[in-house]
Amino acid sequence: MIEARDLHKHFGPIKALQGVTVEILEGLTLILGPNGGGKSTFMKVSLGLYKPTKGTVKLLGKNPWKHPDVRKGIGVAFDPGRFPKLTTGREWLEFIARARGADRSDVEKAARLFGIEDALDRRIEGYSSGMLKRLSLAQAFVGGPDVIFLDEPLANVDFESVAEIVRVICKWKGKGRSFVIISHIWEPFEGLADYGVVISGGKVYLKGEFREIADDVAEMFRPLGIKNGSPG
Ligand SMILES: Nc1ncnc2c1ncn2[C@@H]1O[C@H](COP(=O)(O)OP(=O)(O)OP(=O)(O)O)[C@@H](O)[C@H]1O
Repeated sequence: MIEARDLHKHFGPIKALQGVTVEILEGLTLILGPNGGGKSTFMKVSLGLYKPTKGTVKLLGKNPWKHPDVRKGIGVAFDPGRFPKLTTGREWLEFIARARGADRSDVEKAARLFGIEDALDRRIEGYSSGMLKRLSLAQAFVGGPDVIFLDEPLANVDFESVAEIVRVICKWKGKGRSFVIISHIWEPFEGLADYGVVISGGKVYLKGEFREIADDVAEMFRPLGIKNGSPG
């Protein structure tokens, strides 16, 4: 789905990506790593939102910068989600659905997936932060894209919502959809992830089948020297 070769992205003096080479296959890939490591930049370059400073990336076999049409089959939720606040949830989701060549009726379906169907006709400025997260997720799923990118889908949601969101992802994965998920909260995805990529300091630090790298990932997120609840 994504083939990145020696990908670099600089923002002035900031080297957000410094030679990322990775192939992301169909299935569910978790992208992990520390704050500021380059995960979101990798996602945005892969989508063709940013032009790489150096190197190449192919999304579904095409350069996404030169062939933006490739994005039609792709859903995206950014973090934090940004929306025109005076529009209603319905207007926003219809706008996304039309851009994706989907039907207006898909808007209700996507809203129901994340429990915001009753808020669709309200202005986004009145949404709580939890509802904004649900709206951004509905935006990624509207029209049933084949590949769904989610940046921090579990950030700022309550405990019950975590289970609810993971259930929706699990169901859609079961229907053959592929996911690229950036998440600090990776444990709920442990049983679902096929592959993992750790990006740190703008480089790929670790990659592979998730079950093979799961122990290393757990180790990375454990505070230094602490094991089984006590200092090692
Ligand atoms: N548009 C931009 N302009 C300038 N600097 C940017 C831009 N986007 C990202 N950066 C910088 O690039 C580096 C990588 O950021 P990025 O958001 O990709 O990291 P991340 O791994 O997704 O981190 P986080 O988990 O905090 O979102 C950071 O130093 C960030 O401040």
